[in-house]
Amino acid sequence: MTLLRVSHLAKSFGGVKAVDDVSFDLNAGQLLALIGPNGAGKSTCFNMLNGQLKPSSGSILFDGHEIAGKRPRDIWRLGVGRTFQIAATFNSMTVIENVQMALVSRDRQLFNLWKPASSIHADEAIALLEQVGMAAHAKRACGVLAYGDVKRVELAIALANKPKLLLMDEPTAGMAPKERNDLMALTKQLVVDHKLGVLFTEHSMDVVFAYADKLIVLARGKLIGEGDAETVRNDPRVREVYFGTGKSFTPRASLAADGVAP
Ligand SMILES: Nc1ncnc2c1ncn2[C@@H]1O[C@H](COP(=O)(O)OP(=O)(O)OP(=O)(O)O)[C@@H](O)[C@H]1O
Repeated sequence: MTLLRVSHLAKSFGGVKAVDDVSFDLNAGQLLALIGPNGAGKSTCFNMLNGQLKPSSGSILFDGHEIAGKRPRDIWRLGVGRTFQIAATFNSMTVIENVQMALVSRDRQLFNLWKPASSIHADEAIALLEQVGMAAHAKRACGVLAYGDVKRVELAIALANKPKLLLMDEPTAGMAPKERNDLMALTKQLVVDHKLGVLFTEHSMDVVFAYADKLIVLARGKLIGEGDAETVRNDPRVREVYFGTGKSFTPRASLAADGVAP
């Protein structure tokens, strides 16, 4: 089922066409990678999808709603969640409090006089933490967690709103290879379990080729390649764009063999 249909999307900054007539589809239950060299238009495209930027033209149809130009909060309410490059959790709060706060925000509750704050949505928060393998850490402060675990908590926070589509901006930035693979394996599991659509930007080709169901490739604002890892890897236009950028198109042998880099 098509969850997201982007048609002829464009954004110019003065004379610069940051995104130029880009069209693609994303299905429910699909992990779609948005890649391209520096300045290709990935962030601009991503920010139009989450409402931070207004497109110059084009359409973004999400789950039957036209969301191009809508405000971030309205897009979020329709079921588009996001995670950030830098994890957006509160260090001084515990893991479960961070998730409870997301649940309170979803329900637009400010406070409830008759309930102690610690019990609000506690069961639902634990259930979300179980999904991301963090229930055992519920009472720990986010500030003391390993970075990979913080990113898991961030995923639980994003899931609190029951998104149909999750936008992940360089989810594995700053992570060691093992953490990177664990996070992407978890993301893939969530995609399958919840029939979630995920669109992620990523610089690590290892991650992209190992986990994405489909890739779209931007260069100078234009979509120049689309398809599964094999198709994109062998696309002459894509190879040309990446030639000389130092990015490898062959996953490291150890990664390909067992999904875990040395
Ligand atoms: N706010 C802005 N004002 C002017 N130009 C911009 C703005 N944002 C992006 N651009 C330009 O648009 C083009 C695409 O930038 P964008 O950040 O979307 O690329 P990117 O693929 O995300 O790059 P990177 O991988 O380096 O983050 C670049 O030429 C950039 O300089």
